[in-house]
Amino acid sequence: MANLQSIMDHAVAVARKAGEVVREALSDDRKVMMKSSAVDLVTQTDQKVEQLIIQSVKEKFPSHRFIGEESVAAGEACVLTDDPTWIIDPIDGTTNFVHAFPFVAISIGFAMNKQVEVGVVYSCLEDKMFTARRGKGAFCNGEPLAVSDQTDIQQSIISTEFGANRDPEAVDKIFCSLRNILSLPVHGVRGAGTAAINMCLVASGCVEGYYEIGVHVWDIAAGSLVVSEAGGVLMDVDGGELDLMSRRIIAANNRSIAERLVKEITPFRPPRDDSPPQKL
Ligand SMILES: O=P(O)(O)OC(CO)CO
Ligand SMILES: [Mg+2]
Ligand SMILES: [Mg+2]
Repeated sequence: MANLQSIMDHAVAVARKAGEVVREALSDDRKVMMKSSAVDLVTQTDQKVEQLIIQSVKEKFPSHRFIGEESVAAGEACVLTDDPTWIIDPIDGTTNFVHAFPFVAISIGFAMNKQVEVGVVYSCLEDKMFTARRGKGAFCNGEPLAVSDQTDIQQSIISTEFGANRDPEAVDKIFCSLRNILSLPVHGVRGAGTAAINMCLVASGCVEGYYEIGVHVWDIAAGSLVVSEAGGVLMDVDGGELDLMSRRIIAANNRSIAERLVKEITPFRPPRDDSPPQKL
C-alpha cells in the first residue's frame, strides 16, 4: 500500500525543483520545436523537466508507472492501469513559457485504481503550490481552498482555451460554444493559457467554471483533484461522468453552473488519449 503522504511530499518537493528549472530557463534562449502542428510547441526545458521528475520519482518509488506528456510524445504508451501511476505535465502552458506570459505550471497527479489520489499543481512564476489529497481538502501554499458559491451563470466568470486544434470544423464548434456562453451573458470569459491553472482558479473561487475540449490526461489529472477537493464538480462536456482519457472536461464550482455549461457547449470528440496509434 503506497503511503500517500510520502507521495504528496515527494510530488511537492520535485515540483518545486522543477519550478526552479523553469524559472531559470526563462532568462535563457528558448529553442522552440513543434510536435503535432505548428502551434503545438515543446522546448528542451519541457523534456528536461519531465526527465528530472521521472528520475527523482523512480529513485524513491521504483515500482511506480508513469504517463508523461513528453514521454508519450516520444512514443511511450498512454495507458492508465490500476497500478500506482504518476501523471506528469512538466510544463503546462508551454506557449506561455515560450512567450514569458506569466502563467506556467508543473502538474503532477498520482493515481491508483484509475482514481487520482494526489494532485500537485505548481504555478511556478507566481510561486503558488496547489495541493490536494482525495478526501483531505485542497490547499494553496498551505491555505485551504474553497470554490465560489455563485449559482447564477450570469454572475460568473467562465474560463476556457482555444487549444491547438485549427481544424475548421473544430474551430467552428469552439466559437459556437463561446458565442452561446458570452451571450448569456456571463460577466466574462478568461483563459490563463494552462488547463491546470484554469482549474486552480476554479478551486480558488475566482472563476466559476472551466471547460475545454482537446486537453490531455496530464493537463487535468492533478487539477481535477484540486477542484473536487475544493468543493467543485467535474463532468464531461455532455453532462456524463468525467473520463480523464476523453480529452473533454467541465470543472465548475457547483452542479448548477456545470449543467448550465453543458447546455451551451457544442461538443465534439478528439481522439482519446488511450486510443491506439493511427496506422499510416
Ligand atoms: O502547454 P501544454 O502542456 O501543451 O498544455 C496546454 C494544453 O494541452 C495548455 O494546458
Ligand atoms: Mg499541458
Ligand atoms: Mg506540457
